[in-house]
Amino acid sequence: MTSIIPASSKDLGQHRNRNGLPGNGQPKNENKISERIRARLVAEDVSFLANDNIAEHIQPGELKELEVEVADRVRELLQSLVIDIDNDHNTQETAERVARMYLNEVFKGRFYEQPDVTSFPNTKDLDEIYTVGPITVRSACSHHLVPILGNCWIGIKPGSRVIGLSKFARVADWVFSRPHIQEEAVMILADEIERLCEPKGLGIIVKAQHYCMKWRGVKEPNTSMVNSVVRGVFRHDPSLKQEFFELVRQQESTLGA
Ligand SMILES: Nc1nc2c(ncn2[C@@H]2O[C@H](COP(=O)(O)OP(=O)(O)OP(=O)(O)O)[C@@H](O)[C@H]2O)c(=O)[nH]1
Repeated sequence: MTSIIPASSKDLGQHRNRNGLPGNGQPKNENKISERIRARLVAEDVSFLANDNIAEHIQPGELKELEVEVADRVRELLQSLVIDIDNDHNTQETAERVARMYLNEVFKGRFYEQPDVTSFPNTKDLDEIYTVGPITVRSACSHHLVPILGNCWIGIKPGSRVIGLSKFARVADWVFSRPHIQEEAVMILADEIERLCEPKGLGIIVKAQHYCMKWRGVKEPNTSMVNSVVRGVFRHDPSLKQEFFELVRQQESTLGA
C-alpha cells in the first residue's frame, strides 16, 4: 500500500567519502568508542543505518562509554547554539540527559536486543483471524529527529507458532524506538513478527502524526499518515484482507478521521 522514499543510493552500504576517509571526512579517531564500534560493523559488513539494530555488535560496558561520548557531543552542540551552559542553571545536565534519552529510551531499539518473546506451537491448529490494537508507537523521523507518535494495529491468521498478545506491543516498541520513516518502520515490524510466529497471514496498520510536519516546517497540526502492510494469505485472498481491515475498523474507527 505504500511506496518507500528511495534512500540516497550513494550512501547505502558505503562508508567512505571521496577522499577515502571514513564518514564525514574527519580522520579516524580509534579512541572514540563510536569509532571502535563503527570499525567493527564495517569490518563485518553489517548495515548500521538509523533504523538498524546493532545490539549484537556492542560489547558489555560499551553502551556506558557511548553515553559519555554522546553527552560530550551534545554539550558541543549546545555550545554551538551559543547557550551559556556554564551559567545556565536549566541546561547544566542537559547533555547527559539527552545522551541517556537517545541511547536508553527513544532510540533503544538500535542499541538493545529484542525483548524476550516466547513462542508456543499452535497445537490446536487455531486458524481464526485476530487483531490487536491500538498499540501506541513512538518513533522519530530520520530527517529531523523529532517525534512520530501514533497507533498500530496488528492482525494475525495463525500459522505454526503463537506468541502472547503483549509481545506484539513489546516488539512494536522495540522496532519503533529508532529513527525511521513510517513506511520502513512498518516493514521492519512485519519482518520481525513473521520471524517470531510464522503466521499464515499478517496485516499491520499504522496511523501516526509527524512532529516534523506539526511542530515545524509546514506546521500542519492535524495531518496524520496511515499506512499498512499485508502479507501471506491477507495479500493473496481479498476476502481475508477485507476481514482484517473490517476487524480493525470495528476495533477502533481508525481509518475514518
Ligand atoms: N514519506 C515519508 N516522509 C516523511 C516521513 N517523516 C518525515 N517525512 C518528510 O520527509 C521530508 C524531509 O525531507 P526534506 O523535504 O528535505 O526536509 P525539509 O526541507 O526540512 O522539508 P519541510 O519539512 O517541508 O520543511 C519532509 O517533507 C517530511 O515531512 C515519513 O515517515 N515518511
